[in-house]
Amino acid sequence: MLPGNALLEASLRRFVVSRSFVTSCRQTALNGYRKISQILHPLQSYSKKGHSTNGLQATNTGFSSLALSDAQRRTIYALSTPPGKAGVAVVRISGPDAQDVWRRMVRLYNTNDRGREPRPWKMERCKVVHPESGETLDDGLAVFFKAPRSFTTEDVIELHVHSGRAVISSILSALSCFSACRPAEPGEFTRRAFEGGRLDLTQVEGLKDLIDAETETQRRLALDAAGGVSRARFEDLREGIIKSLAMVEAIIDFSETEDVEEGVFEEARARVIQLRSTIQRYLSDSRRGEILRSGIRLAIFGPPNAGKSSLLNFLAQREAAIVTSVPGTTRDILELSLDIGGLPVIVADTAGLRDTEDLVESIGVERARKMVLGADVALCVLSLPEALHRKDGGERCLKVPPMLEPLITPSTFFLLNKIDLVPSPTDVNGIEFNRSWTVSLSTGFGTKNFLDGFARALRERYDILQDTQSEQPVITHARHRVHLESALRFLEAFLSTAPEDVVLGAEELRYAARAVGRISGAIDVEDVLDSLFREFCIGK
Ligand SMILES: Nc1nc2c(ncn2[C@@H]2O[C@H](COP(=O)(O)OP(=O)(O)OP(=O)(O)O)[C@@H](O)[C@H]2O)c(=O)[nH]1
Ligand SMILES: [K+]
Ligand SMILES: [Mg+2]
Repeated sequence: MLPGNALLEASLRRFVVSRSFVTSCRQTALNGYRKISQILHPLQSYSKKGHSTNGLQATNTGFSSLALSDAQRRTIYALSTPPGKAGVAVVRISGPDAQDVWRRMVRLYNTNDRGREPRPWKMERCKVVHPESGETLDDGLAVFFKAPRSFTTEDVIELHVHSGRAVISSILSALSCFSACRPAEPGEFTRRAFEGGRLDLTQVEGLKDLIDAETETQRRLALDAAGGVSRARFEDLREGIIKSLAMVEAIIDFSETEDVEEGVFEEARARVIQLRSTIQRYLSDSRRGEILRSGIRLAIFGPPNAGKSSLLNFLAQREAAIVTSVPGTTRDILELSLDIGGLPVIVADTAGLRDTEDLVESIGVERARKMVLGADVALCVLSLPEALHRKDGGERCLKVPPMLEPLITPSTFFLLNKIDLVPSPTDVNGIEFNRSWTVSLSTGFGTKNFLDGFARALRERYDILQDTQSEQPVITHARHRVHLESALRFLEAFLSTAPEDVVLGAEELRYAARAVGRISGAIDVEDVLDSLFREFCIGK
């Protein structure tokens, strides 16, 4: 906010505080309010000037919100596949001069076809030639995507050539001969797709997550986001808020001169109450979307020598951690990103928990404790037969060392290791419960059962994509949560304003719509409002 904003806001509040004053000077107040709110929201007036065609506008999301001038909007080109030796490389060219590149660099195989315009969305066999010398650079395929039905919404050409260092560099240097073309900046094709309204920010994020996806669940979550599932959810929300805003604006603008239907304010309130509960539902997702995207953080903990590092190695299927018979072998935290049953899990092996005089080990113990407290999932490894305890009645139960007790919660999982050391397997009968498994990591006994059961338990907790009961998480990035929380605050503020303070109430809704809009990059409330307003039924 500008330094003077607090002052302006205070004077705005004083301006509208008296109902009678507002009534007598409604029009003046409204004009004043409109002027003030324009000063308060430089973004709003800015975004009206933005060049984008569908109201989408970049904000604080990594994209610069400055629109490119036409002079800057040149044709761009880049290698779109990883550099290096491979069968195929794709060079992408996007912008107003893409067709000129085709004319001068693509020579179709069929001589009858020479000189004709490219057929859009059709792969064509061709030679790629130098635009000046006419020398053949490679033999390949070319495809022309006609604007706006292309990734960037501009004319796009893809040259599919052989992926070799010399081939690629000869093509890129040939492209540099076009004065209208320049190399693309990182992410610029996607940026143009966003600016052209082809993708919103959640789709851009989804696309990036899809490229980064390492597990099945991540792939599906990202594919949905890239395909516009999140976009639609957030857009619905934003439109709902803007509809309520339109109602409140109608009260401000027309109640003096025309009949505004009875109960319009009440209806707006009712809608906002619904929207509030939708946002609350989205927010109470136990952060599943974010956790799935970044990986479930699993902490393996337990007393020394229980077999924690042996477990990490078993999960990783390699000797990642040092395993010895010396208690206190692991000191620092060792983390690995693994795929457990299709879920992304960041597994942390930690130091065995015990009181120790050793300075280094005690630091490790402290780190272990913090890791367990901060993890999404905690798995406690105990070794048999020590972990067994006979109750007075002779019944067997689990014994957890006192030092571990503060870290155990109702959702802690248990792995009872070293069953091979239990003389009679019947000794462990009855000590397993639904969050514990009995194994021997040395002999492999029970490990498959454990892995299946543990993966199932994780899926039950996190993989809502398989679970038709619960809703798929809408929030996959921390910034979604931040903007939704802020929208929720503005909706609350609207609900607590009195019906007389419609001007302030409208302002809260405007803020709320803008907060949700920041998620997708669509912050221009006014455009949508104008079109809604035209349809809005005023009077009887
Ligand atoms: N008999 C038997 N020994 C095991 C089993 N699993 C692990 N061990 C042994 O137990 C010892 C300790 O294993 P680690 O994996 O280093 O245990 P840890 O919990 O990581 O120990 P710290 O890092 O020292 O806390 C090693 O000698 C392992 O070979 C098992 O199922 N049965
Ligand atoms: K050990
Ligand atoms: Mg260890």
